[in-house]
Amino acid sequence: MPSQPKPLHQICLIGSGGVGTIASLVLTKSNLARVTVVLRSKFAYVSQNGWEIDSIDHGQLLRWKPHRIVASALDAAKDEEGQPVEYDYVVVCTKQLPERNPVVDMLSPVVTVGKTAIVMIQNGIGIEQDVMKKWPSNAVISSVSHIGSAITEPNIVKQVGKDVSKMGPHYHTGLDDSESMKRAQAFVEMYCAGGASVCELVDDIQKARWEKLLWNGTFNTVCALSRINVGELQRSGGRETMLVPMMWEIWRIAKATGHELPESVVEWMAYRLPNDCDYKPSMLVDLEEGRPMELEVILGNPLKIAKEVGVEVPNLDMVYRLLQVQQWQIDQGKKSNGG
Ligand SMILES: NC(=O)C1=CN([C@@H]2O[C@H](COP(=O)(O)OP(=O)(O)OC[C@H]3O[C@@H](n4cnc5c(N)ncnc54)[C@H](OP(=O)(O)O)[C@@H]3O)[C@@H](O)[C@H]2O)C=CC1
Ligand SMILES: CC(C)(CO)C(=O)C(=O)O
Repeated sequence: MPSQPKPLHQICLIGSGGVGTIASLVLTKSNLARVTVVLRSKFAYVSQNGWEIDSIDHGQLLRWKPHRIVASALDAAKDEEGQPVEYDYVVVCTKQLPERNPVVDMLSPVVTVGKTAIVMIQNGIGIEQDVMKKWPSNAVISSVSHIGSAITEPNIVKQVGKDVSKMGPHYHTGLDDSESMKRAQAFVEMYCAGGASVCELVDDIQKARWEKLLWNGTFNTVCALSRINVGELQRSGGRETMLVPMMWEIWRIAKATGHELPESVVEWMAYRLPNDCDYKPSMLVDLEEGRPMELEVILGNPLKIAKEVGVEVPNLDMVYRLLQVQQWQIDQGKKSNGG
């Protein structure tokens, strides 16, 4: 008797922006999953027209859609016949804004206790804590992405940087480590099968988070504060006076929490991009567009950890406070415009 094909993994993805739309494409292309995507502002347009994707990994796609598009997580919780759906994986790729758009609130309708593994493809430190507290018996998979991808209106996705990521289980006491690893491994296999450039399964994902923070905690924040791009910051001398000292502060917090990064990584992070690089980090773009910045998970949480482990971080602290003021200004502008 021919063997039955394995059932597809049921996946719900929330946060179909630059990162999430490419993730939904990869998971769909794996042929191992049935992918439901929750779209908020773009539901009507993309349901009708699909996405226009220009991707360094996947080429040009016109009118592309995942298996199913829905307008809310509540809609995703039921299938087309109105029957409840239990997802194997819920993938979250929204910006990490715990104080404004908590991940646990947006995921609640689509997480089945003890079954759904929660995959977080987002920047920052400490992002898994709330999810772990809310669903102590569910697997949490944490992903650090180095893709470069963005959406422009109304439905254009431009992926300019290859989809290179590390993923791994975020171990916690509510679930056997071997089960957490098994779920992470199955997800990584699916992600690789879908044509991602590189997706590496790692055991210590927090180390990868700290390593990436060397970039996000410095280039993102100082470019945003100074309102200049990466190349300008490098040519200005600010790399030596601000970025490198801040990188060492992050390096020391990571070390104090048991994640010792090679010392050479600081030099590499600080000097890997050319001096004419006109890239604007996402925090600068968010500031310019008057959107909330991912400040709490990029600097706020690392600063709390620094305090707990007794590491002095005067430069990070000052940059954080200045950015808090910038965020306040954005929020005031929104209030006075009635937003
Ligand atoms: N872009 C990149 O190249 C990289 C980004 N990252 C990180 O990945 C994460 C995602 O970034 P990115 O893709 O750029 O972000 P985007 O702003 O492009 O996309 C976020 C998406 O989330 C959607 N969203 C927010 N809240 C909800 C909700 N409650 N329900 C449904 N959809 C929601 C937004 O939809 P709406 O249109 O409705 O607002 C938006 O489409 C961030 O943590 C970022 O720092 C990491 C590496 C590279
Ligand atoms: C540098 C990049 C695009 C990741 O590769 C990023 O994380 C950011 O700009 O916030």
